[in-house]
Amino acid sequence: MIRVSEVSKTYGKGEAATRALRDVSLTIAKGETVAITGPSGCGKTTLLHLLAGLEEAEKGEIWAGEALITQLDDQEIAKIRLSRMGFVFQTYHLVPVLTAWENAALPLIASGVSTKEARTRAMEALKEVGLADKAHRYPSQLSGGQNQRVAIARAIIGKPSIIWADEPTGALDSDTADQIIGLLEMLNRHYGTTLVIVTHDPKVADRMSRIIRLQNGRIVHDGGAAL
Ligand SMILES: Nc1ncnc2c1ncn2[C@@H]1O[C@H](COP(=O)(O)OP(=O)(O)OP(=O)(O)O)[C@@H](O)[C@H]1O
Repeated sequence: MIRVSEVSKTYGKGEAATRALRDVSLTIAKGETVAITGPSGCGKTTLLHLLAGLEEAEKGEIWAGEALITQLDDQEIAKIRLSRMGFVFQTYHLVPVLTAWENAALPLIASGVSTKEARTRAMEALKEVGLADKAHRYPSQLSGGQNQRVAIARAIIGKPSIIWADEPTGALDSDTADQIIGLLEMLNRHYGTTLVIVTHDPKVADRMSRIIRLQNGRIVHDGGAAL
């Protein structure tokens, strides 16, 4: 469960200050599928980054399970991210000089797991996303949808309880986007993985069980149906 209480975030100071989030409060239960949506610049990515402990809140509290992440240091937050969270980004964020399985294995290597075990588990994760036969290819040898599958394999390799995805279909055509969302939905159904997806795409948002709409850094809608 993620709990957010009256969180605010301002970038810059004085005249140049941008209030990206204003007193945002919400709770995300285990196993929920949530879309964060709203116009450009409304604070979607900022909210995702704060929830995942990638950026510091200026004010308010964020709990990830029993951990009050707004009080933890970077190292403690990094541990929580590695053990409980997976990340998927619009532009994949794969390492170009590593193969698909090596990219998928990175979070385990970072957690100190042996290369042998990391490789076995990376192969399993690639199988799960339908890419077992491409394990030895480099990102430049894969399509956008295939690279996003590698990124999802990397996200699920630590068996996270939550996946944060920032515009995961933003660089994909609509059929491929459909398949990638289908894959994330499958992970939610099979493993109960919570999904939190930032998206501009109403078709993606409508597939989530809950839609949170932001405007000017505030929540203006939180419920089951799109506005
Ligand atoms: N590092 C930063 N420094 C200064 N301002 C920032 C920074 N990051 C975001 N902002 C500002 O904070 C506001 C919210 O940005 P954010 O990226 O969260 O919006 P968004 O809803 O994700 O936008 P988009 O849909 O265009 O990606 C915007 O006005 C943005 O310009």
